[in-house]
Amino acid sequence: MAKALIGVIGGSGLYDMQGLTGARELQIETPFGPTSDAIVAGRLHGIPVAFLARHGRGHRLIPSEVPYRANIHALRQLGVRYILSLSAVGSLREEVRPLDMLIPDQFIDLTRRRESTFFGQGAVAHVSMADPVCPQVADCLARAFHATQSDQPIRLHRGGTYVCIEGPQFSTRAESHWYRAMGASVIGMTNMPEAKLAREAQIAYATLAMATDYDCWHEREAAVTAEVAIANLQQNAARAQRIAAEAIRLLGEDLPESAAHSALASGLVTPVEALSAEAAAVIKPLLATTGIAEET
Ligand SMILES: CSC[C@H]1O[C@H](OP(=O)(O)O)[C@H](O)[C@@H]1O
Ligand SMILES: Nc1ncnc2[nH]cnc12
Repeated sequence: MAKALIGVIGGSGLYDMQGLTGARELQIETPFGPTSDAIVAGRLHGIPVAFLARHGRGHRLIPSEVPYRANIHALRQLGVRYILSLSAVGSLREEVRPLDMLIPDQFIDLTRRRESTFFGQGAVAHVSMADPVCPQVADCLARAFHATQSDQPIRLHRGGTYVCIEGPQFSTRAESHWYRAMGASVIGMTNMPEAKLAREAQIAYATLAMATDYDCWHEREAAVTAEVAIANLQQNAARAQRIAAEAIRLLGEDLPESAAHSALASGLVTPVEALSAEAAAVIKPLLATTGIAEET
């Protein structure tokens, strides 16, 4: 029996998951060392859920230090098939106002110093990243957004491109204009390689991005500061918790099949029998093929 079906990765300002029953902290060993923090596993609406604070509780890890491989491997070891990623972002579009939410459907990876694959060392796979976001999980997030109430008129934008920079510094104005010219809608520092690794782990992934600022391209708005980003995020934190909880309920009800769940069926090039013992220890947990319904 899986210990968790849905993983929630909480970003800046989101360091716990409210409403988890029977919650316990798990330290999962991975070939990549420890996760960002203990994983908190429990049930929400009766569905087994694993929560992980991306930057650790107390926000101790800069985006480049987040152990993305350990985090995704540990969630997969627990049986996770869907990940809800909650993230603060800067807006690169006038119409995406601070406090609005957006569910990206594309990513541009501009990170430079992060391990971004489980493969290598005798194991070769090339998974498709053409559609990096699971549409079914994104739909559950959108339905959950509309099912939850807010005191303030927060708008949801469906689709858009999240450009991921290395950070931890915010962008220069020239860079911010360049990302806009690329067609990106929002900017953040964490969703890559997280989304790539989730795909390699055959986990369906989608992000609820919460706009906290206009980065630094906007002529009439002050350039982003961490203080402003966190303050704006905190205004949205309670709503984000409610949206995540409702999305979990919907995912648990629907258990949607996702293309991500069979990413390695076409992506794995090296035959499993040819994997070294070391590579097999990394890869075999990602290949587990038990049906989702059986796992819950
Ligand atoms: C404190 S604002 C910058 C910080 O917030 C975002 O992180 P996350 O996606 O974990 O919410 C952004 O990527 C930066 O890491
Ligand atoms: N402007 C910005 N750039 C990068 N990451 C962010 N997270 C929140 N706002 C951001």
